[in-house]
Parts: sequence; C-alpha cells; structure tokens
Amino acid sequence: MSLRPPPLPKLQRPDTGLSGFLRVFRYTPRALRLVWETSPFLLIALGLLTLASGLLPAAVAYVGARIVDAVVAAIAASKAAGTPVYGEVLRWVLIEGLLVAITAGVSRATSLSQALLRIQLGQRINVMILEKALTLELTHFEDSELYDKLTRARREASVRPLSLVMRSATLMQSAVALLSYGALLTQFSPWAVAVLLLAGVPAFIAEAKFSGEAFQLFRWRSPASRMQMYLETVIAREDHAKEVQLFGLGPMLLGRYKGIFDQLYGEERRLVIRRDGWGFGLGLIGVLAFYGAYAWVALATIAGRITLGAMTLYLNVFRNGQSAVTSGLAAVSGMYEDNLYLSTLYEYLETPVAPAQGSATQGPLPQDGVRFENVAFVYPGSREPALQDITLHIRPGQSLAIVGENGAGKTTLIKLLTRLYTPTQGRILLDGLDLQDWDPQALRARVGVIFQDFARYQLLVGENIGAGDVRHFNDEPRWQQAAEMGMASAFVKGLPAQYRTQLGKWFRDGRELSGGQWQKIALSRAFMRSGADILVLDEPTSAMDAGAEAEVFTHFRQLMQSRIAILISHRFSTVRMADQIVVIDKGRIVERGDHASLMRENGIYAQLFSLQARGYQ
Ligand SMILES: Nc1ncnc2c1ncn2[C@@H]1O[C@H](COP(=O)(O)OP(=O)(O)OP(=O)(O)O)[C@@H](O)[C@H]1O
Repeated sequence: MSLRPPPLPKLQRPDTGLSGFLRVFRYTPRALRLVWETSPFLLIALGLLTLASGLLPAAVAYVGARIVDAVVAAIAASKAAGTPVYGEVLRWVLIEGLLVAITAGVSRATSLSQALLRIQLGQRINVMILEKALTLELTHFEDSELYDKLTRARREASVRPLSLVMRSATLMQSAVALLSYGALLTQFSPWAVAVLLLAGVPAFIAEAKFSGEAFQLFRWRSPASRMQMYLETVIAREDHAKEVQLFGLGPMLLGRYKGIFDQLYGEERRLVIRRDGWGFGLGLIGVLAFYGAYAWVALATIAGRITLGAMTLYLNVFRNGQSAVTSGLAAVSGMYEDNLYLSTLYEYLETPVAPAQGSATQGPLPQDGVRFENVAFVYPGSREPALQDITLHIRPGQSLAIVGENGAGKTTLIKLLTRLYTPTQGRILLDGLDLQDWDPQALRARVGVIFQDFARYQLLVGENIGAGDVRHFNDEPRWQQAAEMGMASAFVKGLPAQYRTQLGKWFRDGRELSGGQWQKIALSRAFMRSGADILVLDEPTSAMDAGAEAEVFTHFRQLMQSRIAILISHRFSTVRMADQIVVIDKGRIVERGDHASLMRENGIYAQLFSLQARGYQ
C-alpha cells in the first residue's frame, strides 16, 4: 500500500528582470477601482487618515526639538534670573501631548476603516467569483486547471485588493513622512538625505525577488494543496466516513496527506531561510547607516554647528526616516506580491466563456420532436469519441429507451440533448431547429431531466423537489403534485416536518433518506417541470423496489401522452415498454427497433433480455 503521493513537477523560478517586475503592477488600477466601487466613502476616509498619519510624526519630532531647546533656554534664563523661568516649555509639552493623542485617534480610525472595507470587499470578491462560476460551462468544471485557478482565487485573491490599497496607503504615508523628514534633514545636510534613501534599497530588491519566488511556489504547490484539501474532505466528512471507517482507509489517506506536506515543506523551508537570511544581512546596512549618521550629528553638535535640540531632532528624523523608507519599500514589494496574486483572480474572472447563444424560443416544425443527425462527440482531453454516427428521431408522444453496457455512451447522449455539451460533429434538432439556435432558457423549460448522479441538496425536502423548476422553487402545492407523480409523497408525509423537513446531516435536525427515497425525490424533481414536453430519466429507478418502479412507470406513461419520454435503464422489464429501443455499444447505435422486433433480430438486445429474464426465473 503506497502512502506516497505522486511526485510533483519541478518548480519554475520566476523571471526577475525589471520589465517583468513592472509588468506585474498592471492589476493595481483595476484593484483600486474595485475598492473605490465597493465603498468610495471608506476609501476617501482612508486617504485622508493616511495623509494625516504621514504628517503627524514629523510634527511630533519638530515639537520634541522645540521642547529640548525651550528647556535649554529656560535653564539659561533661570540661571541669569536666579529664579526658575519656565518660558515656553509647558506650552510645547502640551502641544506634543495633543499631537500624540491625535496620532492615536488617527491610527484607530484607520484600522476601523480598513476592517469595514475588508469585510465588504471580501464579500464582493467572493460574489464575483461565484457569479463567474455560474457562467461557466460543464467542460470548465471538468478542467483541473480551472479548479486550480478557482481555488487559488478563493484562497488568496479575495484579500489582495484591500491589501493593495493598504499598501498604497502605506506607500503614500511613507512618502509624505519622508518628504517632511527630508525637508527637516536637508537643513543638516542633503547628503544625510541621500544616505537615508539609499540604505534601504538593497533590502527592497531582495524582498521583491523573494515575493516573486513565494508566488511561484504558491502556484506550483496549488494542485498539491488542492489534493490536501480534498483529502481533508474525504477524511473528515460524513458522506465518506462510512467507507473510510469500514475499509480502514484513514491511515492511508492521512499518510498521503502528510506525504504531500513533506514534499512541499522542503521548498517552503528553502525559501523562508533564504528570505530571512538575506533580509537580516541587508538590514545590517540600515543599522550601519544609522550609527554613521549618529556619529556625524553628535560630532556636529560638539563642534557647536547645531543645538542640542537640533541633535535630537535630526537623530529622530533619521531614525523615523529610515523606518519610513523601509516601510515604503516594503509596501512596494508587497504591492508587487499582491499584484501577482491578483493575477490569479483576474485570470479566473477572464476565463473565456462561449459567445452569446441562440435566441429562438420556437422551432419551425413544432411536431417534429427531437432529431440527432450524424452526431459525434469527443470529451475534451480524450482521444476516443464517446459517441459517433448517432442518428435518431423521436416524435412527440413517443418513448425511447436507451440500453447498453456501462460506458457505452448513454448518459453522454443525454448531456448532448440537454446542451450541457456541444456535439463535435453533426447536429441535434428540436422542432426542426438546431439546439445551438435555441434560447437556453426556452430549451431548458422544454426538457425535464434527472441524471443518475442527481444532486442531493442539504435543503428542505420540498426545496429538493422544487429545484426541478426554479420558478416554483418555494411552491408547496407544486411540490406535492410532483411528489405524487414521483412516488415520494407517501414517505414525505411520514417525515417530522413533512415537506419542510431539513435533509442531510450538515444542519440542525437534518434527516437522511434511503437511496430509493432519494431517487423518488429526484424523480419528483423531474416531474416539477410540468410544462416540459421532453422528459429524460437516466436510470431513475435503479434503487427502487419493484412495486415502486412499476407504479412510477404507470404514472410516467399517463403523463407522457403527447410528450417525448427518454429512458436509460438496465432493467429490461421497463425498457420493453418503450416504443423505440436503441442499443448503444462503444458509442455507436448497433440495434434499434421495438421490443418484439429486437427479440426477433436475436442480437445483443435479445441476449441481454434473455439473460435478465433467466435471472428472475
Ligand atoms: N466528463 C467526462 N469526461 C471524459 N470522459 C467521460 C466523461 N463522462 C464520461 N466519459 C467517458 O465517456 C464514455 C461514455 O460514458 P457515459 O457516461 O455516456 O456511459 P453510460 O453508457 O451512461 O454508462 P453507465 O451505464 O455506466 O452509466 C465512457 O468511456 C466514459 O469514460
């Protein structure tokens, strides 16, 4: 038994050139627009607060210097007067106290606005991601790359626009602070300003480089992380718990989960060590610059070029200026990182979807029914056709049964008829009009379908039935009618809250149904489409007992008088009732006719029928 997950592909190193670096910033305007559209008020408030928090520290430093100078002057004045003279000291202390209180208020207001914006923006981006998911086709959902994008976007990208705004704000704040510090420091020496700015650059370059690598790592590990998420689901969710326990799969699955971690950890560790190692080394340049400036300012004070107050001011300004440079440059490299992650969101949101579909709500030959003309279909990524040379005609009032081995192509045929996929060759017509030209809504209203892997929604019983026709999702009388036809009403009446009983175990008081009961719910769901004139049932009764099945088909036949009924079944007792039966083998129709003619033909159908009939004797 292998606990090791399959090996991962090699990690690609990112392109670290300047043009690559700058190109990454292309998402910034879009993200800022998104934030603006989410809440202009909060964004403006953040802008103003940022400006204020950029200016306040320099003001505090300036007032601090005035206090020192005022104290020195007051000491001299007191000595001369022989009595304490306080001069302007207390006034400056009061002003500094006020400024510090305002700084605290501004910082609170900033984090408050950020928190509110983060909540609103998170919701907005999640809705955008889900809205896009609603426009995707079935093929997209079967594409693992799309899943990767979707997972990455949901995991990371939803917090990035706000982070981008916050970092832009930090950048702005640092720039304003630097300007004000710079203005103060040039009075000492413009060279000091140059030292201040240059000392932060090496650390910045390293940080940007490592952000790129971290993103590449995130992308690279995303299929493996998705597998980990999947394993978490399998190990810790009720629908898998039964098999996981009985087959003793737990340790194997957990082993795999750990194995993936081991594979990922090596690369993560390498990056973190390099990132922090370089960060420390290059950070030392900043320390060196500060103490160089310290010595310089101290010597200038001793030489009497500047006052003691000015010395504290310049040292303060230099120290704060350094942290402004560091945080400004960190904001730029953070913005770079945010943009990288945003690329996953926009890549996902820009997934191309099929161009606008048809708009017809009626066909030219209303009594023509359904026609398949030379239809072939190959699943994306597959080489073998799942269906080929399919030619069929079903008129209103007729029933068609499709039989064939597992994997023969029966369900695929239904997926094409319901336009979940488009034929790779040939065409399908309804009322004489190609399905592609039909308005998707009008087409869906015409077809009621229930697949063998129907969804089991953890919603109310009635809603599970109502899902069959969203216009009547909450319509209890319609649920009841549909449940009568789908044979569900008898057992639903026995449930604690009848149609309002919660199904599934994820929610309070949720009830679980048996396989056959679920199938009755699904069947009722198909009967919700009372306006549909094509009803397709893909193995609808496989889990039902024989009595229920016979009754379902009596209902079905009564209902179908002038409609088209298409049925996939492995039970020949049901199949034999159909007007037309087609046998599909390896994607092709190999026999067709009614029960009697197919029996006379003595081919596959006759053999399978006799085999099953013998089983019942
Ligand atoms: N989404 C898919 N992507 C790729 N191949 C698929 C997909 N669904 C089905 N196939 C392949 O297409 C072929 C036909 O599958 P289909 O589901 O139509 O068979 P079926 O006749 O309905 O089988 P069963 O009786 O087991 O339900 C199979 O070989 C299957 O592996």
